[in-house]
Order: sequence, then structure tokens, then C-alpha cells
Amino acid sequence: MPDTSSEPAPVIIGNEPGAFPHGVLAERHPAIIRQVRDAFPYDPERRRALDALLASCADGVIEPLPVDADARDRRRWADWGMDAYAGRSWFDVPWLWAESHFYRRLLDAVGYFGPGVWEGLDPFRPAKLAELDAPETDEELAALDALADLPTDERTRALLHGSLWGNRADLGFRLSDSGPGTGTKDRVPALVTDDSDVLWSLLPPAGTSASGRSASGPSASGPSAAGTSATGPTTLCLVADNAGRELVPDLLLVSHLLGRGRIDRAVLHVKPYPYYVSDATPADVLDALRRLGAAGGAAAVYGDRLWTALTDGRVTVRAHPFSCAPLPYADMPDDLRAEFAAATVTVLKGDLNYRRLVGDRWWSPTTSFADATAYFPGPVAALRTLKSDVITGLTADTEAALVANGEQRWRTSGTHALIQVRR
Ligand SMILES: O=P(O)(O)OC[C@H]1O[C@](O)(CO)[C@@H](O)[C@@H]1O
Repeated sequence: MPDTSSEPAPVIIGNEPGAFPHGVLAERHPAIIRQVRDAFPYDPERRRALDALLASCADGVIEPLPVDADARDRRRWADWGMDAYAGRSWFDVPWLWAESHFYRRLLDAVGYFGPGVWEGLDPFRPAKLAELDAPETDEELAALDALADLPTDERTRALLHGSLWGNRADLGFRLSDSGPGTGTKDRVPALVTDDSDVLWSLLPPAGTSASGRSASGPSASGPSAAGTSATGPTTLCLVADNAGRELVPDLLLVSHLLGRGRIDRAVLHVKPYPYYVSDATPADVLDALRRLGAAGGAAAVYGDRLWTALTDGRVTVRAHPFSCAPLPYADMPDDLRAEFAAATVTVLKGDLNYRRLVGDRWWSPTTSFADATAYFPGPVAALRTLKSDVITGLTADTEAALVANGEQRWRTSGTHALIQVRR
């Protein structure tokens, strides 16, 4: 039985040495700064700013945004809690807030917000392009050709799993529930919960009816689309996570769902600016799309379908400021809430989105996913590999088996994944 306790669990803070969140702040952030420092021939001013951020990560405090920051951005950060956290240690504020704000400061340091020659230049772009151009990406895209021989349902499932495990940058088009597995001694399937049947019941193939389909679709105001049902177009909101080898299978999945008539439209939510190293921005969507075209074969067919859908408006790309907010989705603004409310289902990809969806808290693992997401304005699904401590929706048996495995890092190592859906 899921735990339906209504008491919110404690918010995760990064102040416990040895714990995963502390390691991210104390070790990972400095490593990211060093990586960025080497990525471009930044001038002395930029290098000094990066060094200052490095020092601040170790023992500094969160500072207010610079006085020359864009006024709208300053207002946003004020709304997002800047006044409450300025002057406090990175280690003593909510971990989600500290991490998110780190990327904002990193972009300041490299001059991303300008003015100047570095304005708008993604400091993570070299790493993103290297991943997109890696031979593994060629192999994964070539593997798509073999999918054509599979029955449609199996292909649909393989593409869903490609998108899911792509969150580990592992585009394997896996055909079995067990995913990549964690070794023969592992007693727990890699997929710790799998609600994919519920997801497919929300997005049935063209010509069949969805009992749970949202009746509040944007049929009245939006353009008509082929295959539109009596309840309005079936719209998928896909809240993307990483660029490169995660975004590629995300795009393949969207293209496949369009091609099979399971959706009429898709809205792809990406980040307005570089974030958490590899998070997808609009420029990354274009790079991934070009990559599909250049691969030829089945990949190019998927890419062409998506290209056409972008040009005729069936697929749109959104980069809402709240996508980079240091807050849970429970605090989303009204315009975003209305968008998600109008979708047939919103699928959130990845670990960070999961943390923001259920709240970055020390939930008991058996806390009901439906309860934790009850505030969300429409049907919602999470496709996530486990890369941080937050977890909900496990059965007591699964939790016990994971713990009994003796492998303490099941929460953070990306060896396990979940598909959770609340209709
Ligand atoms: O790309 P994803 O799946 O959102 O994962 C990013 C993850 O990186 C971490 O911030 C660690 O740095 C995770 O805790 C976080 O959720």
C-alpha cells in the first residue's frame, strides 16, 4: 500500500558531509568550473570571475545578483527566493535552490548574459557536440533501421525505453523491461516501477478512444490537425532534460507518436539557457534534428517527420523561464499551469525534473506518487533514471529488495529507472 501521509517530508539540504548532495556542491561544482575554464580561451576578466565562483563554492556565501543584471531576471530571482537566501552558505539552503543558482552564477562568470563577445555562448557546447558526434551516437541511430521490422507495439515500447534510458545517455532501444541491468546478483529489475500501460491508455493509437483523455484540450483555439479526436487534439507536453544522446531518443519518440497517430501535437519544453551542464536548449534541439537528418536511413525519416511538424506548427518548442527556476513545479506560474492543464499528458524527463515534480524532499520511498503529484494540473508521467536521493511510489517489497541488495547507491547511480504515471 502506498504511504498516503500528507505531512511533507524534510527538504533536502546539502550540508551533510559524505552525503550525495554535499558531494555535488563541494566536488562536482568546482569540477564543472574547471571544465568550463578549459573549454574556451576566456579572457582574464572571465577567468577571474570563474576563480571567484570557485572560491565561493568552497566557503563563500550566495551573493545577490549583480546590479547590472537584466531587470526582469532580477525580479524573477527575487520571486524565487533570492532575498531569503542571499548571504547564506551554499550548503545551508535547499539543495535544489543552491544547485540551480550555481548555474546562473556560472553563466554570469563566463559573460553569457553580456554584453560582450561571450554573450549567448553556451559554455557546455563543446561537450554537447562531442557527445552528439560520438561514434556511439552513430551506432544507436543505425540501430533504428532494425526497429522497422518489429511489430508496431514493440517499436513503440523500444522507443519509450530508448527515451527513458537515454536519461543515462544510454540510447539502447532496449526491448526488455529489465533495461541495462545492474549485474547478475541484482534481485531488483532495473525498472523499479513501470506504469507504461497507463501512459499508453492516455495516448491510444489513432482511431481508438482514450478513456482518460483530457477533455480540456486546446481544440477551441488551436488549429485543426488530422486525426483530431472529438475531445480535441491529443497533445503531449514533453519536458525535456539533457541534450545529445537523451534528446535524440526523445525526438524519435515524439516523431514516432506523431507518425502512429497517438498524438496530434507536441510541445517540447527545453531550458532558456544552459543549465545543469547538458540540459537541452533550443539550439540543442536544432543540433539534434540536424544530426538525425545527417544520419540517413530510418533516423532521417524520423527527423524529416519532426521537421515538417515543426514547420506546420504541430510541434512547438518552448523555453519558459520557470524551466530554470530553483523551485518545485508545485510553485509553477499560472501560464505554465494552464499549458500543462491543456495537455493530454505531460511527460517529464530525467532526475532533476523528477525532483521538481514531487518536491526535492526526503520522502519515504513508499509515498504515493499520485499524492505527491496531486497538485499537477493534468495527467503527468515521469521517465527517469535514479540519480539523486528523491524517490516515491515504490512498493514496500521493491524498497526492501533494493536495500537488501546491499548496493547503497541504487538511489543515485543511474542503474535503476522508473516510469510513473498519474492520470
Ligand atoms: O540530467 P538529470 O537526469 O536531470 O540529472 C541531473 C542530476 O544531476 C544532479 O544534480 C547531480 O549533480 C542530480 O542530482 C540531478 O538531479
